[in-house]
Amino acid sequence: MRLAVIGTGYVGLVSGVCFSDLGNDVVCVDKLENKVDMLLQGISPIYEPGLEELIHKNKEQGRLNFTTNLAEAVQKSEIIIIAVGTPSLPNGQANLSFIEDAAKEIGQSLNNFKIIVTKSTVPVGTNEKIKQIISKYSQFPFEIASVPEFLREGTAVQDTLHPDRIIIGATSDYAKEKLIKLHSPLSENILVTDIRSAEMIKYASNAFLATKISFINEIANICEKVGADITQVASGMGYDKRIGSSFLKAGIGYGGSCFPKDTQALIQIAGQMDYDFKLLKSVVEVNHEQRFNIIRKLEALLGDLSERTIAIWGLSFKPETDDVRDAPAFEIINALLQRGAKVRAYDPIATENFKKCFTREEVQYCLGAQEAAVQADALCILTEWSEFKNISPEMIESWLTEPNLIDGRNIYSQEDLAKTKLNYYSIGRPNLNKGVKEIEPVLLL
Ligand SMILES: NC(=O)c1ccc[n+]([C@@H]2O[C@H](COP(=O)([O-])OP(=O)(O)OC[C@H]3O[C@@H](n4cnc5c(N)ncnc54)[C@H](O)[C@@H]3O)[C@@H](O)[C@H]2O)c1
Ligand SMILES: O=c1ccn([C@@H]2O[C@H](COP(=O)(O)OP(=O)(O)O[C@H]3O[C@H](CO)[C@@H](O)[C@H](O)[C@H]3O)[C@@H](O)[C@H]2O)c(=O)[nH]1
Repeated sequence: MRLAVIGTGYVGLVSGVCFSDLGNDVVCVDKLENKVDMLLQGISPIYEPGLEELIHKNKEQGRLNFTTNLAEAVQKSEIIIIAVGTPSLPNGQANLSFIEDAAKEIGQSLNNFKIIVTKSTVPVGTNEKIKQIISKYSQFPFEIASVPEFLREGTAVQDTLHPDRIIIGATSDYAKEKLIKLHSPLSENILVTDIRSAEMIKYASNAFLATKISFINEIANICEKVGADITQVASGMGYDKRIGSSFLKAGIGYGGSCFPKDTQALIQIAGQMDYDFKLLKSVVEVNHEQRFNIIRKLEALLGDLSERTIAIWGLSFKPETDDVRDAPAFEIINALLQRGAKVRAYDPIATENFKKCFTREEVQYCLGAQEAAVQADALCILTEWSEFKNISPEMIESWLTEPNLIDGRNIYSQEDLAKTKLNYYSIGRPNLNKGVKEIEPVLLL
């Protein structure tokens, strides 16, 4: 099939590349010339394991192309996939301006019948809006469909090629058949729904996963108070098939380009219908508070943080990505600077993106994990990069001025710490300290 994908962010680029790998002719469109230029040279503008190799392979085989010319891409294709961003507005609602612009441009470009698929995460009813906009600018017939995307950053290629399920929200039999055919090499679990339900499945799925994370983080906070160990508790819960073991990792809360914005957007969608989504509001509040556990633990160990040197390992919101959108590191580092601490930060690949977005200049960015940790008064781990897991606690102890390790992602075990004198505070597990006073885990800043 001939596909045009509008937007070369994570979703547009990864799905475009994977569809071409399945034998389709794909042209990916972006309005940013520098992105398209990079892609034409075979360079991926995002760090995503396995992606650049697939770009090279499919470009060489002539099935994958990149352009800024949306009209030409649309006219040569049978299926148009919209994958532009839907970031948050200040009130939490989804900003649909990129979607509306893309729909207008598609409408102005149509030259014959097309299926227009929305992969972006959009509020219920948006596909109908897209239909109205396109109809305003075009006399040609077309069908709309909602095929939400569920990939995760860091495993995006694998997730796209082997998804748990495909949701196809469509009305006409023709669109359903065509989209089932396009997606059938990817999964046997293809669920065809109406368009509004497809739009809601995406928000409900993200909200549910965010709820699991906030739930386990609250259990972790209680574990700290009662002397239980969250890793054992989560493991024991996860064996129950009704609960499942995934998304029960306690830590400093979720970040990223999706959970924070999609939970806020769903709260707004409900609110517009006069429904107060109390549970999800609490999920968001718990998530926000959770990151400040790092500060509370540091203050319990060091007292006043002013003039103290704090090393930070990890700036991206999760490992295997250079994406820093809504990463907990922003607020944690900001809170440290507000307290007069000196911050030395290191991330294996996300430092440049973090620097571009973080407005305060006092942070010293380091080129290696050791450089950040040497002669610091404490080290805080904010992202569970495997590079950090491979550094032994003995090594960390030898680098620090004072032996304080705050592990916001529970990457070390009690046994790993046995041979050290490190004061080790993790999340939801017993502290290993030398008689330092107990701390309150759940307090607002
Ligand atoms: N990032 C993820 O992991 C992920 C996963 C599932 C779903 N989603 C959803 O998919 C959508 C896209 O997310 P993303 O992270 O890939 O987006 P992104 O913001 O990283 O990228 C969007 C791209 O679209 C381009 N663009 C915008 N308007 C355009 C237009 N009219 N013509 C051509 N290009 C245009 C932008 O220049 C940008 O490069 C969002 O709705 C998001 O919620 C994202
Ligand atoms: O047990 C867990 C699992 C995740 N996280 C955190 O949750 C955030 C999101 O992680 P993850 O879901 O792995 O990454 P994303 O790439 O943001 O993917 C989510 O958001 C995407 C965009 O909508 C969806 O497509 C995916 O299905 C959904 O998992 C990260 O900060 C993680 O550190 C935890 O704290 N504990």
